[in-house]
Amino acid sequence: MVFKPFRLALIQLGNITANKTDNLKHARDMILKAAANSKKPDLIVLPECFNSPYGHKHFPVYAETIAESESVKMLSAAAKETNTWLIGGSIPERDGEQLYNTCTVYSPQGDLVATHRKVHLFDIDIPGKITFKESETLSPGTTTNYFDTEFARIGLGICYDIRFPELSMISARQGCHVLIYPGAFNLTTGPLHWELLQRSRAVDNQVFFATCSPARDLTAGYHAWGHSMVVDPMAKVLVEAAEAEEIVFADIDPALLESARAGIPVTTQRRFDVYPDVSEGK
Ligand SMILES: NC(=O)CCC(=O)C(=O)O
Repeated sequence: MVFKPFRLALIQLGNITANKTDNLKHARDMILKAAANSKKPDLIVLPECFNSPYGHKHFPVYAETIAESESVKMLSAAAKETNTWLIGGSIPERDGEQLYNTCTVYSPQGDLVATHRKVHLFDIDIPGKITFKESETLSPGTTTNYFDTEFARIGLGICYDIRFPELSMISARQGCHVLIYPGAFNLTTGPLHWELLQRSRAVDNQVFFATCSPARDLTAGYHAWGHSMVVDPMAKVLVEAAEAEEIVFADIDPALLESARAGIPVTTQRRFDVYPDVSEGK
């Protein structure tokens, strides 16, 4: 499987309002801005729920079917116009009676090449801090997903999916070199777990791990942590955004994955005679 050096751009998008048209226009402007940067990224990433306010009551209002989605049309056109791979964060998706939190991925030709429906819904209740229940309106995805580019195999997840090591492990065993999760942690769990989980998933699997968050907006109903990040296979943070809107770039160097795996060969030392391989049959 091909793994060549490439450059990643994470758009920590701000100004996500109640107006979808404005959100799409702003996201498009930022994609064009990232692509026009002298760093010339090969792959651009948007955050979780980039076209709508984040909250279970908003999902039914903003949900779109993929076939008719104005968000999908915009993302496809932007990928084609910039001739760049694009991970379109996530959008509330409608499929019949069901709603999903769905990530869509586009080739530089503008083709929709992959989707990932958030498998683990964000249902938490930390008294006095945060209660959130995606399952009040969303259904969970039922598949693991990755896509191939000319430079790497890339595994997908969305935010809360990161807390379930099995998903990352399966992607890594399927040969993914880089795992990319659009996400929107919050001000309670973000400081404790956002970086920890990314570095854990990276070092567990000796892969690159990247997340892309919305910018923090304290006037919004949900306060995102920000801190979009790229971590290398030794769990070193290569780049980290602050809280405001920002585009950060990272060079993904396959030599770092190779040296991590050569020096600490856990990928060949697993004991499937003692415990099961979670990727079996996937
Ligand atoms: N959007 C999400 O899934 C948020 C996940 C989160 O904040 C967490 O602590 O987990």
